[in-house]
Amino acid sequence: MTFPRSTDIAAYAASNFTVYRGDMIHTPRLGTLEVIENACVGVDHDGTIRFVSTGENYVEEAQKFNAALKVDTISVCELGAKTGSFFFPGFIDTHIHAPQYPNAGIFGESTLLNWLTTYTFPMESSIKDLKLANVVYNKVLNKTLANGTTLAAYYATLDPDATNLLADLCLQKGQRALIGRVCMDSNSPDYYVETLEQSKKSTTQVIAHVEQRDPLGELVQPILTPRFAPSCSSDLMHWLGELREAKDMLCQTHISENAGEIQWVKGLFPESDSYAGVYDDHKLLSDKTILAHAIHLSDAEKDIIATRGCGIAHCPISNSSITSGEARVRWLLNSKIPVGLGTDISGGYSPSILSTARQALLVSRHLAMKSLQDNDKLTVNEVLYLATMGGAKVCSMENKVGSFEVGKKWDAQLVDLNVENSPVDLFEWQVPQNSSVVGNFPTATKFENMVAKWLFNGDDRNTVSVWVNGRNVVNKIC
Ligand SMILES: Nc1nc2[nH]cnc2c(=O)[nH]1
Ligand SMILES: [Zn+2]
Repeated sequence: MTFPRSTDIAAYAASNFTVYRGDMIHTPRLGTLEVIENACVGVDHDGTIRFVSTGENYVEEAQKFNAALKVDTISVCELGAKTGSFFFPGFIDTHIHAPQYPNAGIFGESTLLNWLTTYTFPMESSIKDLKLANVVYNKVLNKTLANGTTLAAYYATLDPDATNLLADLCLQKGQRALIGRVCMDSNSPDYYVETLEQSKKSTTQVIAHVEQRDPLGELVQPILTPRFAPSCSSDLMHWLGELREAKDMLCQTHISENAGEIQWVKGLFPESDSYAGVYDDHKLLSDKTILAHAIHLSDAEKDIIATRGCGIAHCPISNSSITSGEARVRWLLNSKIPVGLGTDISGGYSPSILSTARQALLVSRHLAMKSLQDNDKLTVNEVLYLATMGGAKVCSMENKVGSFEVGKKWDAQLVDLNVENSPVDLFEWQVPQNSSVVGNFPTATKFENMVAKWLFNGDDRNTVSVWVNGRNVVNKIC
């Protein structure tokens, strides 16, 4: 197996057409695990999927798309007879704080508000040192890519230069990303706060930098990032709301994570009806807004969020770690609110969306044990949907990534459960690709079982190769 491997986008674009051959597994709809056995997926020079077929005649298929393509310019990435291997869409992390990565696992007994002042603000403020920013951001990008994260919605820090560096590193390493410079001009420590004027200036500076580096937003895009209502003045949120509306920009913030936080917001913004109302009153809610946590929402808040079309970043590891609560994912989904998964490093300790999906499933079962509603339980297929297509919707990229469909980008991971030192033991009768083995499960069930084993026991060792926009960005095979 050989993969085109290059370190810059321009060089990759010079290569021709690639056909990926093997079993493709994805979750195009909530609850549906679709398996395309022995598929051929044709990906053109700019990373766009041009065909998904099950036939042998991939040369003809490729030439339908471009008659001038010569057979010897088509590279083929073939899994062949390899068992326990399959292509899966890249994971989408809808909420991650890149500068908090050194603190992953360090939260002690804290809950949100004292966690922020004890661990988080000191760590984030130290990232204005660009040397440190470079070390930390390199590590977090390498780690998330190695775990199969092909798109991440990042919170950076207040510092515009360090935030620009994060954007540059994403471009260099090839991770698709939303880059958020954190805005906070109120109720923050003296060593980590900005004035309204500084906030406007730095926000403008980062947007200009990101748009200059990637004018079409092919890989990186800026995202407005008021940290959360308590750390933003009404003037700042009004300015951001106007900018969001004028430029139709993406926006991300936190909502309704912790009881103390909710009380604080009530006291700070008595003229608004609710926490969601504060954001709505400042024009921050739209179908391009990502709200993290959304644990303790009222019915009325949920309805505003649904009406505005916002997406929710569900962060089960963080919510368990800093004991924030259990988000009612089924309740949100029932109102047609898009839901994706977030690691929320370092409220959450794990950079892996596979682990986050596993914990989303377990948290939903805890909820079901309390509510006595079996329907609150999320299935394996559902949490994998949240990890891919759900996340794509939350990031407003459902037409670009999240599943294997013609016209979307090849953002994918190659999973191998039989890799050396695999944390997953796939027994002979469990291999879906073996036709003549003992055990009487139908093939479709075998694929589902194999994917369940990956969800519960797999880790980054099983993600052996990763592509973003058709470019091979991680390759652990050779
Ligand atoms: N989990 C989490 N919640 C927040 N609320 C405000 N800032 C943060 C943060 O950095 N992490
Ligand atoms: Zn967060």
